[in-house]
Amino acid sequence: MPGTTTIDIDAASYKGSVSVPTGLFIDGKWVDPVEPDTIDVINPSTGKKIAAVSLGSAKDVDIAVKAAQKAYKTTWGLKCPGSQRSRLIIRLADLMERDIDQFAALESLNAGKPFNVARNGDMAGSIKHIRYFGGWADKVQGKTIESSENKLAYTRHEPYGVVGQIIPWNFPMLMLAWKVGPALATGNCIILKPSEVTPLSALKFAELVAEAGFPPGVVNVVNGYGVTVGQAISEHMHISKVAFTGSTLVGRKVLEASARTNLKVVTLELGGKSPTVIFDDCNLEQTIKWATRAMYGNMGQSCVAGTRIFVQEGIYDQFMEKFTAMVKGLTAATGDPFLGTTMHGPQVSQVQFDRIMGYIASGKSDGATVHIGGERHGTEGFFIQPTIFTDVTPDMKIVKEEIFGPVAAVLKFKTEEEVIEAANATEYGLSACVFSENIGRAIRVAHAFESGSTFVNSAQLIECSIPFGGYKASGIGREHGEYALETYTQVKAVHVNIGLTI
Ligand SMILES: NC(=O)C1=CN([C@@H]2O[C@H](COP(=O)(O)OP(=O)(O)OC[C@H]3O[C@@H](n4cnc5c(N)ncnc54)[C@H](O)[C@@H]3O)[C@@H](O)[C@H]2O)C=CC1
Ligand code: BAL
Repeated sequence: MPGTTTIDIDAASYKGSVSVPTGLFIDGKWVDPVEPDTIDVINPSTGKKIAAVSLGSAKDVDIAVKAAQKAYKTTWGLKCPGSQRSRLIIRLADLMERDIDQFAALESLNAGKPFNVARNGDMAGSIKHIRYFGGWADKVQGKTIESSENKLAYTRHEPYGVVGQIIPWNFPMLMLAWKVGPALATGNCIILKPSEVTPLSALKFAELVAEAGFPPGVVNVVNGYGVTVGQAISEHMHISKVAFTGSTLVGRKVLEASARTNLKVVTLELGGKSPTVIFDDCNLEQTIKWATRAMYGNMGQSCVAGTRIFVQEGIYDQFMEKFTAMVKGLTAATGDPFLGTTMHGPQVSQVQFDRIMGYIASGKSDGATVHIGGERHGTEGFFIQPTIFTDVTPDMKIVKEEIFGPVAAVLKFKTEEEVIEAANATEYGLSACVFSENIGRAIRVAHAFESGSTFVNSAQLIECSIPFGGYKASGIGREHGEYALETYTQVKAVHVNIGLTI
């Protein structure tokens, strides 16, 4: 029998214990993996172990799929009215709200997020998302279609059945909510794999799924590595859809696995190298704040991070002076995520720390100038100084590749035409921001960006009702809003003969 681990936290922002189940959540029960194995969960602020939790394998995925299939046919899917699904989903959101501080504490401890950001950003957003999709559950409907007097034709938007969801470590609960909300609203059963780096909040969430009263098998959480559990989900013959958020490299593997097996529908939310374009006529005070948030939010571990900052020549010096001052402020507020004054925490893992420091080294050796930062912060944990590179050229790795850390590249430009071309000169197309008080120009540039989301005089204002997803190598499909419902349903056309004879 798997147990629970109790984590005691005595910190400035949170004092208390949080208990987290450590097993796999399958068919409404906590179980041990078929092949017993565990992984140590690490606190990125210290590099020390927080807890050990179960690691599943393909065999556990198989058992979970069978439980999900049974639930789909008997208690969920088309057997459960939308109004009942809605009631359960909204109850789940209420329970998350009740436990918001515990969840925020887990996100701070395991993912290194400043506690206030975890609570008022990640968790508030996750709860809102689940509640929003609870509201959709009884409003998913098809259409009647005019054909002829002899025929009644209509569509039904039916769930896929069993769906897989593979989520990353940068926003453990938010990415879970983005996927679980629409899947449940549309009547699908779920096999969810959290990131093996940050599984704690997903395990806590599973506890609330049971408490809310969801039938067994509707939500299953199988923690494990990508190459075992993730791959088993991607290849499974009885999983009809997979939603994935993570690297473009692994996104391709998920798509390939679908092509090799049952042609399951795949939606992908992948990497980015987003431009922030700042014109001479911007509101500089506001622009600096948005650009800083877009770049360094979540320690740069965000797929929409505005990592390529294009500044028009007339305002460049002024921008650099004020931007540098903001980044110095962030550096001074780097440290323990549980301190109320902390704005910048550690990177999530040793692997990510090493990857980012490798990019910083490549920027230096390619001849870019470290304007500020560029080093480790402190002596323990995985902290990196907020960093600005100048004197960069488009061919440098730090300008071309997703770094997923607090490393900005600032580039100077002259004309609108030139900057549009440079902003779009990337394989990615997730997000883009433009700052100008000339609204005609701002909208023209926003339309010219090859990007799934564009922001005018703002950044990263992602909302549960507004579609989110990528152009080009940043992904396939859309999450959020009514668009997300489409990716969790398949359309059946029903033709009813009301008078045609042959
Ligand atoms: N779009 C986004 O929000 C994210 C992008 N990334 C990007 O990916 C880079 C690498 O980070 P990683 O943690 O290595 O990302 P990753 O793509 O390996 O991990 C994301 C998820 O995919 C799973 N996974 C790994 N290999 C898999 C496979 N073969 N089949 C199925 N699932 C698999 C992981 O276990 C995790 O749950 C980051 O530096 C960043 O550039 C990472 C996390 C989130
Ligand atoms: N992956 C979606 C949210 C983000 O990384 O910013």
